[in-house]
This record gives sequence, C-alpha cells and structure tokens, in this order.
Amino acid sequence: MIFFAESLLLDLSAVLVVLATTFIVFYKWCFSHWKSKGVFCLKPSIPFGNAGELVLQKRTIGLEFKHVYDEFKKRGLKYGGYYFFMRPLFVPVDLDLVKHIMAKDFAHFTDHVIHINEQSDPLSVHLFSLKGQKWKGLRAKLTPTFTSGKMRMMFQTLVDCSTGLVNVMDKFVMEKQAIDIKEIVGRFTTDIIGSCAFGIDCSSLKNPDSEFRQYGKKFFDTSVKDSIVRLLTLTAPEIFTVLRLSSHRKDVTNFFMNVVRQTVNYREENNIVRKDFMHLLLQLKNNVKITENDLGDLKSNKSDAEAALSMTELAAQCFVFFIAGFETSSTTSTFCLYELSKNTELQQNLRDEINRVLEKHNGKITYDAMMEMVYMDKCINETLRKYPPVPVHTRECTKTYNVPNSNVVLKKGSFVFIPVMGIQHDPEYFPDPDKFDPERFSEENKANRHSAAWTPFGDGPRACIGLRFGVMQTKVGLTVLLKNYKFTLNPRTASPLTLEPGSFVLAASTGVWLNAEKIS
Ligand code: HEM
Repeated sequence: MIFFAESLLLDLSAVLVVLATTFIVFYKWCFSHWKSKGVFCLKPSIPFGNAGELVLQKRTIGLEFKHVYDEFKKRGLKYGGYYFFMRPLFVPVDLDLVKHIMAKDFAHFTDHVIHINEQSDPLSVHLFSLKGQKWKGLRAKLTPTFTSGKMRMMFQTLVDCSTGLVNVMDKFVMEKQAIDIKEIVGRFTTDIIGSCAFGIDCSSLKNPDSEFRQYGKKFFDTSVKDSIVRLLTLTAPEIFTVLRLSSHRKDVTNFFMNVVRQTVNYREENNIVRKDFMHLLLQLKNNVKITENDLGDLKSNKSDAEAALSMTELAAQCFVFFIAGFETSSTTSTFCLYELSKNTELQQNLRDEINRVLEKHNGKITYDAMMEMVYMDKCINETLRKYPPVPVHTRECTKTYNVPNSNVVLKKGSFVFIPVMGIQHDPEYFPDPDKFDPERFSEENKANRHSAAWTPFGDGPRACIGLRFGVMQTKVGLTVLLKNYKFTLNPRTASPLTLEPGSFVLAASTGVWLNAEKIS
C-alpha cells in the first residue's frame, strides 16, 4: 500500500515537473518574439511579461505605457516591444511612425483591439469595437449624426441640463461643503448624454442614486475583477470570443437594452420627434435619410425600406455614446478645474473671457458664444494633453506591415499600443511637461509641433466621432461653473495628485476636492 502511494506521488511529481518545464519553455519561446525581430524590449518575466505593475494595479495603464515610452526614448529608439503576459505588443515612439499607423497606413490598421460577440454580448456591436467593412459601413452611416449642424440642434438640451448643475452647486456652497467635482460634473454629463443618446431625463444631478448614474458608474467600476476583465478585453480579446464570455456585466447589459427597447417602442408608437441622437439613430433604423438642417421624419414612407440599423445595433450605439461620452468629458472638466484651482490667475483669465463673450451674446449661453471662446479651447486642449482621458490608443494590424525604414514586419493580428500619455509628456514636444500652460495651444505653437504629438481624440479615420459633442459639453459645464463660482483646492485633494491604477480612463485616486465661492 505504502509502495503504491509512493509510486503515485513520484508519478505525480514527474508530471508536474514536465508540465512546469513545458510551461517555462513555452513562455521563453514566446518571450523570444521581439528578439527574433531585432526589436528592443525590457526584460520580461514569467508570468506577467512586462506587465507586472499593471496587472498588480501598481500603475495605471497610461503611466505604464509612459514608463515604457520613456525607456525606449531614452535609448534613442523609434519603437520597441512589450509583453502582456506572453502576448507581444508593438509600441511606436517616433511620431512619423505613429502618424503612419494611425492615418497614412490606416489600411493596415483598421481595427481597435477589443472583443466583439453579438450573441453573448449584444452591447459589444458598437462603433468603437466593430471591425473592417462592418465598422466602415456604420461609421459612414453615423457620421451625419455628429455634424456641427446636429450639434447646434442638440445644444439647448445641454444648456437645460446646466440649471440642475447650478442648483446642486448652490447647495454645496450654502452648506460650505468641500465638493467632489468629478462626481458633480459626472452627474451633469450623465444627464446630458442620457438625454441626448437615450432621450431620457436621468435626473442624476437631482438624485445621485438615479439608475443611470449607478449603471454608468458600474461600467467604470475599478474593482480588481472589473479592472482585470477590462485589461483582458484590451490585450487578450480572443478569450471572450472563444469562451463566449461577455465583457459587460449582465445587469448593465439588461438595463441598457431594456431602456432602449422601451424608448424606441414609445417613440415609434407615439410618433415622438426629439432633437437628439436617439432620433437620428431611429431614422437610420427606419431608413429615413438624415438631412443637415431639419429634424426629418421618424419613419420612412417606403414600406419595403430595409433597416440600416437593427434594434441590437441601435442599442449598442446608444450605449457607446453614453459610455464614451460621459466619463471622458467629466474627466476633462475635472482635471481642468483642478489645474485652474491651483492657478487662480489662469482661472480668472478664463472667467474674463467667458464674461466678455457672454455679454456679446446678451448673457445667453449659445452655440455661437461657445465657438468664440478661444482661451477656453486652449485650457481644454492643455488639460487633454496633461491628462488624456484615453491614455493609450490601440490598433490591430489587419494586413501585413513593413515598419518604414526597418526590417521589422508586423504580421496580421499583431497588436499596436500607442503611448499617448508618454508622447504628450515628452519634453521634446512639450517643454516642462508638468506645467499647465494653455499657451502651448496658441496658433503659432500648434503650427510648430508634429501633428501626432497631441492626439487625445485619436487620429485618422478611426478618431473620435464624438469630438465636437465632447468638447461642447465640457465647454458648457466650465462656462456655467466658472461664471458662477470661484474655485480653490480643498486639502482633501492629494498633493501631488495620484492616478487610480484600476481605471482605464484617467482618474485621480483620491478624487478632486474643491471649495467654491458664489460670485454675486
Ligand atoms: C473629451 C471627450 C472625449 C475624448 C477625450 C474621447 C476620446 C476618444 C478616443 C481617444 C477614441 C479612439 C480614437 C482612436 O482610436 O484613434 C474615441 C473613439 C470614439 N469616441 Fe470619443 N472621446 C470623447 C467624447 C466622446 C463623445 C461625447 C462621444 C459620443 C457621444 C464619443 C464617441 C466615440 C466613439 C463612438 C468612438 C469610436 C469611433 C470609431 O471607432 O470609429 N466620444 N474617443
């Protein structure tokens, strides 16, 4: 009996040793990928490759790729390699190469790195994740919903939501409470996008526990489990496809699908026409031609008209407008107010511009007034430089690519990670990069800089479709806040500011806490 147990133990140990050796040999073989191509890479280790700090949530993804960028740049390299576990990622450093990948050689890099599966994950069929021809077709259909004419059309909704913003702020000021500004502007942008994308009054400014706010926050949850799922959708998307897993939480998917279904049914049954994205998406679904200067009909009078957008596709677009729209803009406003609270002279400069322009427009916040605020643009652009809400751009190589002026060949299926945070903090392009200086965005300075040095909205055909809307809601929020309140930093804000490691969209880990004083 003892002999039998001993031999079983020996057999088991032998199997374990073989498995461990195979595992190590396989890993080492994977780690030879960049060396075999002559591409420099920092020393990887088992099991995380180069991504130990990232996976263990010691460093946010933006700072991780900034670190890698700095290491490559310091060695005078134009690109380098990285391993996420055993998955190789190509990291361009040289700005001409970045431009090639994102714009000039777009035909080789048409897709984002992200998983997509209509069956297991209906909300995943949105513009950001769609690939190849499907993406191209949908992008062409959705582009008319984001023209300046459509922005003008939706503008009043944004202004209407700002009344709630003033009410909430007044309460904090009266009670002399420190303000978690990200939470307040997050509720403001939730109300705006909820209204424009879903056609729903989310009332999250009035009620912080509103369902929309709660589900929106759940999407950006920074718990270890959710952060790892998000990292995997970016770096190993095939896991979700092969195992038919959903990258979105079930409750979040059900909530958004139900809201869209109810709204669509209600509008179609009652022929409701409203100035928002939902109306434009319904027109696409019902194959009605979208025209630039009027709202147009809700339904086509051709009974055999083929739907250009299915119900699931429509829901997924509402979802991505919501998700891509509220957190990015509220992050931008938050960091801008943080910097302006540290430097009250710049704050006053912007307030002066706001007052001057609004006076010209009879004190009214109008679309044209927003367009005239040049210093506001500079402050927002500088905020997006220092704190890019999307700190890394991803591309999947969709056609074999010879990296210009090198022998390196990227095969179809290779992943490229563009280190936006590293580039936008590079002293070669932005001297004294930690300084918040809106004048970096004067016409002269912009003209003297490489166009790939500042890409917070991405670049090329895959760049952010919602740029105009994102900037517009950020401007309206800042206008209302700075016109009515003076801001200073509250000591609850960490100094120096640290970034939340589990969050993909840039966020301050202890929040940004401000004091506000009402301007009479
Ligand atoms: C300050 C605000 C915003 C920032 C910084 C931002 C940033 C970005 C970035 C970096 C990308 C990827 C670009 C690339 O890969 O080259 C992107 C894509 C996208 N954004 Fe935005 N965004 C903002 C606001 C918005 C808003 C308000 C909406 C919708 C209402 C939106 C919808 C989208 C969509 C649908 C895509 C995917 C485009 C495609 O793949 O064709 N974004 N955004």
